[in-house]
Amino acid sequence: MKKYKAYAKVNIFLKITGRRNEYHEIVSRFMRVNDLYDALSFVSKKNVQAKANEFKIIGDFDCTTKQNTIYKAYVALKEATSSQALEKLMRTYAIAVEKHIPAFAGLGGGSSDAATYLKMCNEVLHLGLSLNELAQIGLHVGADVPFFIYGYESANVSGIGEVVEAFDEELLAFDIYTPEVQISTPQVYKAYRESFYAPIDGFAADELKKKSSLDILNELDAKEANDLFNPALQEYSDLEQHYQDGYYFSGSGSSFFKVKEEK
Ligand SMILES: C[C@](O)(CO)[C@H](O)COP(=O)(O)OP(=O)(O)OC[C@H]1O[C@@H](n2ccc(N)nc2=O)[C@H](O)[C@@H]1O
Ligand SMILES: Nc1ncnc2c1ncn2[C@@H]1O[C@H](COP(=O)(O)OP(=O)(O)OP(=O)(O)O)[C@@H](O)[C@H]1O
Repeated sequence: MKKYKAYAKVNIFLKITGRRNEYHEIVSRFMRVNDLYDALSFVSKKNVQAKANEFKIIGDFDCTTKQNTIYKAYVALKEATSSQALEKLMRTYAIAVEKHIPAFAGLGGGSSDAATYLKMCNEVLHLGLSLNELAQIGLHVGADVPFFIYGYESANVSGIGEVVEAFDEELLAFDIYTPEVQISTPQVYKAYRESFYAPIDGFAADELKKKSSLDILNELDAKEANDLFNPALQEYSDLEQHYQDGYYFSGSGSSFFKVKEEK
């Protein structure tokens, strides 16, 4: 069976521009991590231990099936399309995931799996959904899902994650370090809102959106580049000891990254 790659991402910069209900509006440069991905495939239930009526995910997860973003993507797609073929597909096949992207890492692993699953279903069932439609469905699963639906190597992402604009630049290679600190994204956003709330204006956001990722990383330090770094340090005191000079913080953490040095 064909294997589909679900890539990780890093946030080169992430600035808050305002609030929207329980969410925060952001402006962020997302870049794909080309050498870090999960691999997803459909596997016939004849070859695995699974009940006919069970939604089966095979892989190394520390959450229940109902909590898995892949299952959430299935539910969202079923609601959006009422596709009988989708239900039939998941009665016949399990979804196998070779998991390489660490969880609680700020690398978008769960969101990328969900996006890839939506695209796989669209392809094998010939649902004919556009990327915009898939992104809208995916946004219900997670704010990072639309970026992975579009599949750009680099993009400016805004709104709460639903506005994705390709950014034309060279894809960078990264050294990534993921400390074993289990960070909760809602907790970090809450700490930002309560203790660090200082949204940037539209002019500053536009300036950042124009700059290449290399220029951003040369000009800003880790705290300037990511508004969630200070709140994450406040909430998770263990994080400080893992921070090394020259590294940047991805998303709500816990991963740090820097551009790979050429050998
Ligand atoms: C930190 C980032 O990963 C950066 O790429 C994203 O902004 C978060 O994306 P995500 O993990 O897919 O987030 P979701 O699962 O949609 O949201 C989890 C929780 O994070 C908070 N949240 C998330 C995204 C956002 N723009 N503002 C928020 O305040 C909300 O409390 C939300 O309930
Ligand atoms: N498909 C999935 N892959 C990994 N974790 C998942 C998945 N679905 C649900 N989870 C659960 O979601 C939580 C964090 O998952 P995820 O891998 O998306 O990390 P993250 O660091 O929150 O990503 P982000 O960059 O979006 O902040 C964990 O509790 C994990 O068990």
